[in-house]
Amino acid sequence: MATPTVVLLPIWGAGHLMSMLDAGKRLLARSGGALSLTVLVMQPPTENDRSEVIGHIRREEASGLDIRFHHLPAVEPPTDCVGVEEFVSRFVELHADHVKAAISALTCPVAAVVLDFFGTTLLDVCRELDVPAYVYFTANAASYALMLRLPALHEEVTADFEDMEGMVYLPGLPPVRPSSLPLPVMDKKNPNYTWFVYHGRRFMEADGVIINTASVLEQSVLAAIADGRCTHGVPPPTVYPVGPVLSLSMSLPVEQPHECVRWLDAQPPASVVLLCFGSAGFSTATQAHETAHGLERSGHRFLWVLRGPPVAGTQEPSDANLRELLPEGFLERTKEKGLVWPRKAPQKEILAHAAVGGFVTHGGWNSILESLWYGVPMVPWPLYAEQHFNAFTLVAYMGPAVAIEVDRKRNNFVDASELEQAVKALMDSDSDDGRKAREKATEMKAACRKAVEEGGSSYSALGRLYEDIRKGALRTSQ
Ligand SMILES: COc1cc(-c2[o+]c3cc(O)cc([O-])c3cc2O[C@@H]2O[C@H](CO)[C@H](O)[C@H](O)[C@H]2O)cc(OC)c1O
Ligand SMILES: O=c1ccn([C@@H]2O[C@H](COP(=O)(O)OP(=O)(O)O)[C@@H](O)[C@H]2O)c(=O)[nH]1
Repeated sequence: MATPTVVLLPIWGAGHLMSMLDAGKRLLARSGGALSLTVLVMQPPTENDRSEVIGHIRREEASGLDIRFHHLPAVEPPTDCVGVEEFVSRFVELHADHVKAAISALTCPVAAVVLDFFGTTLLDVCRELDVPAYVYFTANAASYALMLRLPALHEEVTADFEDMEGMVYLPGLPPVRPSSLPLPVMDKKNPNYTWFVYHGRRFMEADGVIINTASVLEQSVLAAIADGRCTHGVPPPTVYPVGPVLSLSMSLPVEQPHECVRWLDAQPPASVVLLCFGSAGFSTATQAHETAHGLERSGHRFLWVLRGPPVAGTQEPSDANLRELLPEGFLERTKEKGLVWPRKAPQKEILAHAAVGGFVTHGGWNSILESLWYGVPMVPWPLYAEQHFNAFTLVAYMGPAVAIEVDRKRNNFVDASELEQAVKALMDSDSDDGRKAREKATEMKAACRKAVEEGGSSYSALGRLYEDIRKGALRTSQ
């Protein structure tokens, strides 16, 4: 009999596609050749995303692993969406017939389908084909718990969360200020919110949910989910915390080190604060001026990845024009202490460098996991998506971070003195907050590495996932 295959259906963003693919590769390795991978590739909606995805696929195809990429026919992207969650969810839904045809045409048995968490509409296709369906959740368990809880919370909180009095209570977490909730949860009338509630409800129909976290990072949240405390006592699908899943293969040593790395080579250990804001973060000139003054006044060394506003019609930040964005004379005054990098930077390589002692991050979940993997304490400066909620979990729950005041009502503005204080708190050797964050980050580094080693919690969760997929495959083949 042909090797049973696990069908992956990722969305295109690197944090989604590469994360799911890396988790899939771990499953493949764990199966010892008993499974293969089939990746159904949706043609991404923008040219930029298309070329990024093609680049990833070429690299993977060259790896020689048992992974087949099947390109789905292109669909016409919806044009009347108000935001990302609605767009991505509807775009994925439009692929239902193509996904059904592609899975039906496979000549090998299908052991399971793994859907991105924006793709729960396709659970119907899996049911129709009678194949086990798993969801891959690229964000953290706290965000998953919130989404599971959201359908009930929607009924309980009659006001908009933004206007509600008091705190939001989520099992397993400290009380949450409504202003720390993810962007799509802020406006109940927005279709993005409706899609979040929809996915939260539909997660319950999955055969299992794979989360890119480690149990030690979010112990009480994972316990609350498993006990049904987020779902009114109804047992939710089994959760498999298999992380940190990090695409470290993309950051293997190269012949010629990157300019940022060469600059770091000349800096003392743990002396540099990195500032980097994910795939979509950028600064206006007003914000860049505040950031520059804050960094200069902090007195600390810095590596600042500064991107400019996206070119019209795209979502990709532009390469920064430093003379336009920065205060006059800033680069000259700080040339002994700082590097401003105007393009995408090799974040993982930078975090791995011994000279980096702290990270001001937009708080995307992949960036947080990368920082923990290298034991770097953080200051979360959230910008979009679920990052305000990540910032809350990082500071109030997990602990390897120092807080900063971000004005969410002013486009997440941070003024110079606030940044100066936060950088000092993170980097000063005599700062109590910094010491605590550093200790926690060091502890979590060890815990993350242990989790994925043989016998660790994530290694075992992957083993359970493999066993459950194998059993499900046997059931459907009978
Ligand atoms: C989790 O809640 C939200 C996620 C997103 C979101 O949307 C998105 C759409 C794309 O077309 C490509 C993407 O790469 C992408 C990424 C994304 O969120 C990020 O996902 C990461 C995991 O892969 C990680 O969790 C980061 O923290 C996220 O920022 C958007 C959104 O609202 C705008 C969400 O509420
Ligand atoms: O200049 C940059 C900005 C981002 N990244 C990488 O892009 C990913 C960002 O994912 P995350 O979930 O943190 O945030 P998102 O971009 O999805 O908001 C991480 O792997 C980062 O290492 C990078 O390598 N260089």
